[in-house]
Amino acid sequence: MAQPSSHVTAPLKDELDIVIPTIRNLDFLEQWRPFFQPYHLIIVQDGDPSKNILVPDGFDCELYNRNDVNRVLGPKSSCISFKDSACRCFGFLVSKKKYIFTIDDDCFVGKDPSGKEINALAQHIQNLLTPSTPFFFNTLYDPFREGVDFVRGYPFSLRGGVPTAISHGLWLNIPDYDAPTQLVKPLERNTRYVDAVLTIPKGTLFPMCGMNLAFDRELIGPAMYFGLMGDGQPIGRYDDMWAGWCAKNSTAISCANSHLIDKIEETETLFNVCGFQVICDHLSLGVKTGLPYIWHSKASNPFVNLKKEYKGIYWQEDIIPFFQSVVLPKDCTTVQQCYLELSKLVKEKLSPVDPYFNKLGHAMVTWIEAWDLLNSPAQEPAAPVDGVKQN
Ligand SMILES: O=c1ccn([C@@H]2O[C@H](COP(=O)(O)OP(=O)(O)O[C@H]3OC[C@H](O)[C@H](O)[C@H]3O)[C@@H](O)[C@H]2O)c(=O)[nH]1
Ligand SMILES: [Mn+2]
Repeated sequence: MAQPSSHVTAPLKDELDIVIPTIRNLDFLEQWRPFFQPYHLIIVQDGDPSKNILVPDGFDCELYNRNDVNRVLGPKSSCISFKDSACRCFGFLVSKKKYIFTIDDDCFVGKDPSGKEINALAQHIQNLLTPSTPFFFNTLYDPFREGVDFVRGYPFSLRGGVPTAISHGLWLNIPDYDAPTQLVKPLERNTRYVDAVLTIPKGTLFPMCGMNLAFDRELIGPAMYFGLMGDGQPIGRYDDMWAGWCAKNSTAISCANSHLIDKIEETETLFNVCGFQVICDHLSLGVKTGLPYIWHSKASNPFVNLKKEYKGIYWQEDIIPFFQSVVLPKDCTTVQQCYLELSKLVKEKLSPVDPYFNKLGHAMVTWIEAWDLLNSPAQEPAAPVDGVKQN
């Protein structure tokens, strides 16, 4: 039985938005109520805007449907996917908070091996508020966790770590497998709870899943674009992957932290830390994966998924070497600058793979334009008109 909300703390209550992409009623929120009720929800309704999405009473939320997306962004709405969970990034765009937690509507509260309900949001917040260690691997995992520390031999000059930009949670029950794996292992369920949080090392890419994900919007938000997927596009289910490859390569420290850039460069020289000199390592921040777990309740149709994924499965044999080869100019000192540079390289280097990447490169620019438009100080906060605002 979930703890009564009076017993659940709500860290960062006014600094975090919960973004949910959906095509269905949000009954799943009932189970999350003790953990989510104190927070503001941004619901991105995909598909038919005339469909009425029911949200349980008592949640502070705003709901945007496609009519709202088109109204808020005008022609720039072309960069927001339709009929794909990639639409969730519209919620990242309109949020005014420092942190984002995004979750799918078929993800429920998981239980740890002791049977205790997992407050996934609190764990993500803990992950984001403690440093990452991308430059040197701590073999006892997260050194900033209660009851853990850096092990012998860990350089003291690196023990401050770097700020964490992304917290990537995992899933019990239905794992996030690609369609071929789903097809050959239809009954496989993830029952293994690994009690660990790891920093993904500098220079290493990872397959980011969007169903249980949190990030620091001020540090990395402009890079969390979920691409062009779904209706009218040759690919789907690579939304979060694309964002993860770009974001891991786009975690940049804003000018305000430029002193840290010097330290990192000094550290790199000192330890000859060389990774793929892409945006991430250009001005690294940390990315963590592991706890928290959610309970992923249902597998989507593997045949439908195969149709969405198949081009991505062979394209990525070119995409990954591309990201691993990217080098960025030293004068890229903000995520936006890094991302725009990356968009140029996507058009140049990946459009020979398929013309889609030329379109995607342009959409990346449109996304940054939309980001800067909606996040400029003068801009009034967006508000749903066609969707529903509930208190
Ligand atoms: O057209 C659509 C379809 C779904 N959604 C919403 O997106 C969330 C994920 O949908 P679902 O759980 O049915 O798909 P999965 O295969 O489990 O999702 C994984 O793969 C796709 C994405 O990368 C996702 O992040 C992964 O978890 C859910 O909230 C649906 O309501 C939509 O908005 N539009
Ligand atoms: Mn799902």
